[in-house]
Amino acid sequence: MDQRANPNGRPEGQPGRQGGRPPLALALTGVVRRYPQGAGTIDVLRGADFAISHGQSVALVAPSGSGKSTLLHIAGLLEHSDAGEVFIDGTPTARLPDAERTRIRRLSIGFIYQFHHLLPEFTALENVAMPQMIRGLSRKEAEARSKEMLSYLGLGARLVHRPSELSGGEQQRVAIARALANAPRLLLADEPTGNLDPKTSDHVFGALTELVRATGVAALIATHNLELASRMDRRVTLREGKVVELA
Ligand SMILES: Nc1ncnc2c1ncn2[C@@H]1O[C@H](COP(=O)(O)OP(=O)(O)OP(=O)(O)O)[C@@H](O)[C@H]1O
Repeated sequence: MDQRANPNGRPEGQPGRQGGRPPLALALTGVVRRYPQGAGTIDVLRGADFAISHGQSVALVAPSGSGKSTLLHIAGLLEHSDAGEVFIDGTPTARLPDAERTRIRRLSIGFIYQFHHLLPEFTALENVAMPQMIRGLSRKEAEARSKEMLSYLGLGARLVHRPSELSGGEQQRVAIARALANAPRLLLADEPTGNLDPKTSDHVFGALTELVRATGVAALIATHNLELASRMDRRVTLREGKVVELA
């Protein structure tokens, strides 16, 4: 069964749903985002339509300043759009109260940033366990799962190291484990290997794609690296504020 949504058009029927099939992991319809610029405004997103099915990985490859981070922040419910709708797992989110948007974000979405954003005073294990404990798991359960995930990523011998005691690539692998620790339905990554040297970047991206495949999480990953992008199921770019499918 081809689970791919019509990538450039709006999903048919109720947006975010595909007929009788399960809801899309992410669907954006007619998203507009406007920022103040000088005396006027700039429309970074101008009616962007975009969807990702469950289990699908998509690379976002677009020039600097074209709106990649803006798109990721809106898809991740970190920012509001000025118009349009964002469906997470079929649920329209634009008009939900902030507390409900936060709940959906915590339950369903994992983030990886260019700079890992780990908490410096906590160990690798604690950084990965914490979001799970916030979600209600006991420390014991959370640490057992975190240990498993970190070991899978080759960090079994680095569990009690703090971020400052880890290499850049190791820190980013901890960030990957943290983003996936709560088994999100959707993974959003903003240049996840952007600050790493080519060899480390290749290694970390390999670990990330392997985990994306193993967990079946839907993923949208912004990257400048075309070779890395070629490993994803689909590639999209931003053109004049709209999402356009690449070959
Ligand atoms: N909070 C803001 N206020 C005003 N302008 C903003 C704001 N956030 C982003 N912009 C502008 O929107 C445009 C898109 O920014 P965005 O960060 O989404 O681009 P990007 O494609 O992620 O770029 P890069 O690859 O350099 O990180 C830029 O022109 C930026 O200056």
